[in-house]
Amino acid sequence: MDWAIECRELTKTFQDYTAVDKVNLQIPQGIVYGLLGPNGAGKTTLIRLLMGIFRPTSGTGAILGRSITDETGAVRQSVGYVADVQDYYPQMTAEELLDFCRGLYPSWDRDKERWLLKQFHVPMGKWIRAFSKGMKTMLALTIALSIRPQVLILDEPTSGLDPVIKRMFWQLVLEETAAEGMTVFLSTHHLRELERFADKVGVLFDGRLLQEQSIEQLKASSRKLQVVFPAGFPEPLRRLPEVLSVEARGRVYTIVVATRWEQVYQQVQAYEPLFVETLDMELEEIFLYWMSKEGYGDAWRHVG
Ligand SMILES: Nc1ncnc2c1ncn2[C@@H]1O[C@H](COP(=O)(O)OP(=O)(O)OP(=O)(O)O)[C@@H](O)[C@H]1O
Repeated sequence: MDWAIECRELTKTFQDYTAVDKVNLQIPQGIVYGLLGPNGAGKTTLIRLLMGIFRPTSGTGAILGRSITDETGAVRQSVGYVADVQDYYPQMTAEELLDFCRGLYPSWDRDKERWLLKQFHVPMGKWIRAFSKGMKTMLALTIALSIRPQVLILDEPTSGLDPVIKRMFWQLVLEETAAEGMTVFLSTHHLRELERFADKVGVLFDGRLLQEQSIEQLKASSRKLQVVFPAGFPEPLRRLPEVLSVEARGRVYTIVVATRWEQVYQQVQAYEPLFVETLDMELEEIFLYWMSKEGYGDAWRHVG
């Protein structure tokens, strides 16, 4: 079976700036994969490479076994795409745009289109330039799903959607994933959403894929340990590769462990602590710690 999305050493350089740096990805079919990363990390650039909008400087990529550089037409026929900015023909109405799209895609499903339009209340006769951001996203999603895609690529799809539509959006996407075996690849800053809906996450930082883990794995392997040691903090613990950070509040040390927390726990026990407690971490917290480890802001200090 082909990977839904596969990249090997995929790289994009703008003049002397490398926005996507030797990214390797192998995403199986039928999962929801969330791409995280701070502003400017290269998420949109990676998505544009996959969609054949940008040409890679080096490396290769394929969607369902089709090359993103040599078979761009075939890729676009089978991939639903919702871009970060919907710059559709502003002088068209939704009706005119959909009419145009029906002719472009042989796999277009008219019943699905009608059903989606009804769900989203897309105003058919209105100029697209008069659409709100959320309306444009809904129209884009209608188009993306009406082609009955095997892979759906979404660039920050839910920013600008109200909570009701956001919930409807996810319900729809997850139903399609379950019923049609569709694969979803999305970039987002909404970590709570990913935590609920994604199977796997990848973290892009400075164009590089830093981390890749299933949500389940991530939650099972990361913990915060709150410890009181009989003497001061044992410095060797701070240097363990699993330890993301150590904070002190009085005699209580909080050790943030990104992976294999049990191993750190065992090492902590060796110092015969007076007290030790383990706390679960949310994806948002884990992400902020990862970023702080990379020297990106000190946002994690503000986590409540
Ligand atoms: N066409 C371009 N020409 C030059 N530089 C570009 C171009 N497109 C993107 N970049 C640069 O590549 C880097 C990655 O940008 P990109 O839009 O991919 O980030 P992102 O992770 O999607 O960010 P955000 O979360 O803010 O949307 C940025 O430094 C950006 O300025």
